[in-house]
Amino acid sequence: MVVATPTPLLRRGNKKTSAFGVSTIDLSEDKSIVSEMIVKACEEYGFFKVVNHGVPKKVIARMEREAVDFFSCPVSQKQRAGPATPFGYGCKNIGFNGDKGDLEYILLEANPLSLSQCAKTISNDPSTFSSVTNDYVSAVRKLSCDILELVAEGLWVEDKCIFSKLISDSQNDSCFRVNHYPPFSAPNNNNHHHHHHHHEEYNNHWDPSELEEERLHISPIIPSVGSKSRVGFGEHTDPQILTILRSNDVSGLQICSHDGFWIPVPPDPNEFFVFVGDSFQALTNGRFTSVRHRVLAMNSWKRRMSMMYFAAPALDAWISAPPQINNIYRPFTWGEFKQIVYSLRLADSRLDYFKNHDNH
Ligand SMILES: C=C1C[C@]23C[C@@]1(O)CC[C@H]2[C@@]12CC[C@H](O)[C@@](C)(C(=O)O1)[C@H]2[C@@H]3C(=O)O
Ligand SMILES: O=C(O)CCC(=O)C(=O)O
Ligand SMILES: [Fe+2]
Repeated sequence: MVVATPTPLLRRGNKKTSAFGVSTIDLSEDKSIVSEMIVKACEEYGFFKVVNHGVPKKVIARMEREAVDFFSCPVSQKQRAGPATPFGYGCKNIGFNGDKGDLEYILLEANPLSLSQCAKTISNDPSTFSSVTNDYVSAVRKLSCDILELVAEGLWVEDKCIFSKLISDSQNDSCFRVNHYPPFSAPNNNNHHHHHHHHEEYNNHWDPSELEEERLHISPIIPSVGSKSRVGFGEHTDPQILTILRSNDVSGLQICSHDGFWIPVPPDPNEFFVFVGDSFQALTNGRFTSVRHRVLAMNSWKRRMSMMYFAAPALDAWISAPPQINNIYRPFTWGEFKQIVYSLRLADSRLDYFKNHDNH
């Protein structure tokens, strides 16, 4: 068997896919098969799930514990790590251009020196926080490199490390983010108390009575459709090369298909989801497309917590596809791209600014 997946299955040629066609790729399978499947997934959705990823459960569990501990702190304490400029603790504001979402987060530079500095404002036990975060970041960086080397193999590129060396460079500009979304019950006339309770006070502390509600499943559950869901994290593509996401078992993530349909991604706390970023789209001359995605605050009485590793090259690294007859994008450095990214809104298509106009 090529892959194993807990989601509903449809047979599609050589691979199994979820009911919506998003593939699950088993990294322990034969290299030549896996590399081909990854390339296909990068072309079709720019998104896939990986199992047998090699990241120890303990590394994930420790990171989750550190994050839960941080978000359970009183607001005043969390604010010591903020505001996010762009790194640090942020609440509702995303970036510098007016984007807002129903979440709080920490955004960190994924290198040991910066992590040990930031840890001082985040944790009462900074050395534990930074060692746990370093372990997590190292494990997902290794996973990113494995995936990028498989991609190179699947594309029949001679240099198998052509992509992975960009993000394993000591000067790499990768970052790490933990998002925390409050519980959400769609408003109706009967749950004003809960509405208020969840919306205004989630940020103060982990209210023990709320935890009890969670445990007993007694929060009112109202079907959430259309306008009765809120935007947790607005639609966007990730600017980096690759993103590795892990979340708890609370849903909300959706990806956009090429024909514009939003596809809900069932959460899976034991596995990782991989996103193609804008830079990978440029590196492959548009053969891969960065996947648009968003998080809706669904009708859940539980908090969603997600952690993302954004794999980026050094600021002075060139993002350019091998010269062809018609290169879609002009060569640019990651630093140059990042500058445009931060001057634009979350939903904007930044790659458009780097299109070549001299081809037809
Ligand atoms: C509104 C913004 C936040 C963001 C920088 C930007 O100007 C546009 C891209 C945003 C994004 C999305 C993916 C990642 O979460 C992120 C860290 C990134 O590299 O690009 C965020 C930026 C951010 O939150 O700082
Ligand atoms: O929180 C999530 O599940 C995804 C968030 C996201 O896409 C991002 O932070 O770039
Ligand atoms: Fe994202």
